[in-house]
Amino acid sequence: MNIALIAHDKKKDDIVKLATAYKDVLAKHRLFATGTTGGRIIDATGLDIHRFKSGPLGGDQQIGAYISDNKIDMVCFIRDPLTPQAHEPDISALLRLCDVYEIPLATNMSSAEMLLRGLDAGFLDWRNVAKESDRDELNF
Ligand SMILES: O=C(CO)COP(=O)(O)O
Repeated sequence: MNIALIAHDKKKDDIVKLATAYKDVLAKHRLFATGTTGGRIIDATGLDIHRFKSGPLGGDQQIGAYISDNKIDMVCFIRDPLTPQAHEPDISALLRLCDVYEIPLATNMSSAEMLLRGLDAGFLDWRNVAKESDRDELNF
């Protein structure tokens, strides 16, 4: 599965803790992240992560584009609900695309933990079917 990891600045320590605790689960998948979040997780865990631009510089939009291309299977976006973000429209667009494409989305630590456990238990395997039928339709 392709997993996107994102966290706002005040939640970076949290996502590093999450990635450290679930390193063995995450290591079985292809990982993507916004720039600063990805750097922090790589430094702490050594996981292999494709880093997009930083969120405020377009990283959320890049992940949104991947979602619309059916290239992301799950998003853990640990949001800071108490700090205004300059790029709020980009954040809303990303969350909206998760709903448009039925992509599992966690926006806080406890739901992220549940999604990661579900991922490891195979609850997301239906995404392979979704991707296969998409491939058939597009004649890949
Ligand atoms: O701003 C973000 C998400 O909206 C995260 O971006 P960074 O990981 O680059 O800090």
